This record gives sequence, C-alpha cells and structure tokens, in this order.
Amino acid sequence: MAEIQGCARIECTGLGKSFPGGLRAVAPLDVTFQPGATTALVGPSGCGKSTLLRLIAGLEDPSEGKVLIDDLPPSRQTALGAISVAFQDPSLLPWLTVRANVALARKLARQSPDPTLVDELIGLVGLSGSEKTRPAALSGGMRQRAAIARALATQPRILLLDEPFGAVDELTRRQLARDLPPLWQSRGTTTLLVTHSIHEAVTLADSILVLSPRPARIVADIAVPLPHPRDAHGADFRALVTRTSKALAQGDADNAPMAAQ
Ligand SMILES: Nc1ncnc2c1ncn2[C@@H]1O[C@H](COP(=O)(O)OP(=O)(O)OP(=O)(O)O)[C@@H](O)[C@H]1O
Repeated sequence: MAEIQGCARIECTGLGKSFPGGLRAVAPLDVTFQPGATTALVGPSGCGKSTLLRLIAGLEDPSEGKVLIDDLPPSRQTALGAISVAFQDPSLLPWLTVRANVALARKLARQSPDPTLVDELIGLVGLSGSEKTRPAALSGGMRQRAAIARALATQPRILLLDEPFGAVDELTRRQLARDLPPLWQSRGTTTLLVTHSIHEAVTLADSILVLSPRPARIVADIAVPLPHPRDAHGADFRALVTRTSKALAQGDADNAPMAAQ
C-alpha cells in the first residue's frame, strides 16, 4: 500500500518490556507501522500483544528501546489528542449516557463539540435509539460499540484497538467490518488492531503482524492487498487466512522447548 502523506508514522526501536519479577512480555522489537494503514497484531494468548499496544499508547514505559510517533514520544502525541484507544474492557463513565460518553472524548481532547459527528458515530456502531441510555442498561457488546464510537469521536490520527469486537454480535461485527475500513482510509488513520481472530485480521487489515509466544517477537509480516469490502469466501481471502494460520503455528513450534534442531 502506498504511504499516505501526513499520516502518523509509528516507529518502535529495540522496544522491549519486562515486568517486575523478570517476566519478559515483549522481546526487543524493531518495527515501523505503515502510516495511514491498518495493521492487525495476532499471536497466542499472553504473548504480549496488549503490552505492545500499551507501550505504543504511552500507558506503559518501555524497559528498553523506544516508541516514536512522528518523532515524538506517545505521551506528547496523547497530549496533542492524536491517539485514541478502545481496549477490551470498555471503561465508559456510568453516570453519563451513551451520547455524553462519546461527546466527552472530544471535550477531554479540547475539541469543539460536534453533535452531528457524535450521532453519526453512534449510528455507525448500531446504537441509534440508545443515545440516552446509561452504560449499566447496555449489554456487553453494546458497551463495546459505544467505546468504539468514543474512540472515533476525536477523529484521531492514531487508533489503537485491543480486541474491540470481542463481545460484539456477528451482525454488527460484519457491519463494522464493512464501514470502518473506508472511514479509516478516508481519514488516513494509522490503526493498530489486536485480535485473536485471523478472519477479522484478514477482513480489516492492510497487513498482519504475526507474533510469537511470549516474549512477543515478529514471526511474519503479511500484506493483505485485497480491496474493501472483502469477500471472505474468495480464494485470495482464504489463502491469506491459511498463510496467517500457518505463520502462527510456526511461531508456536519455533518457541516450543523441544523445537526441531
Ligand atoms: N502489569 C503487569 N504486571 C505483570 N505482568 C504483566 C502485566 N501486564 C501483563 N503482564 C504479563 O505479560 C504477559 C503478556 O500480557 P499481554 O496482556 O500483553 O498478552 P496478550 O498477548 O495481550 O494476551 P491476550 O491475548 O490473552 O489478551 C502475560 O504473561 C501477562 O501476565
């Protein structure tokens, strides 16, 4: 995919993370994420995907190496309102309605109110009619969808998504898979998506980074040069699913204690 001018470039150099007690979650990694593209991160459970995303979001400090986003550390980009995150556990404010939760994101980023955009995004994630509902009265999947709308409300340059569709029903998931890529493309959003679903990765991403078991290192970087919306039954789609799945299995085998000599 051609690099889009003006889009955010995320560069990780020798980036590693160990937690107290010596647990190493991320091996030193060198990776540059394509500006304006969507990259899916797939890997076995506990391999360090969320930790990598949190390092890029500036929510964790690296043990070694660094992250630079357009030559600035993540904390500076966050202060500029450039980064939005939607993580597994949608932390909506319980006393605010869906609409107020989504609108709050703009306020916190010191952006002007944009009720039209807020309602458009609520519609995009299939929550029209629930604008005035408070989180406690929403299902888990509805809360996740509200969190996705909130993440999009600031029109961020960088979008970090950690399993955002985990509790979202299949129909809405398909609708989001159809609607989100054109939105990201039109805005030139640099998007990182952590997912357990290879199918979701091939549906949404421009490239897929396959990570090894902990500590995360890159096993494969697979380009997904298919136009949107993607036909999951097409031969090219299925070939990419198989390729990603094989890379995942290979990463596992390479890490096994009795791996072939
Ligand atoms: N704050 C922390 N303190 C200590 N260990 C941690 C901390 N956060 C994560 N870990 C450990 O780091 C490893 C990687 O965790 P991480 O959440 O990044 O994995 P993951 O690939 O996102 O997993 P999953 O796919 O299951 O969500 C795990 O062994 C986890 O227990």
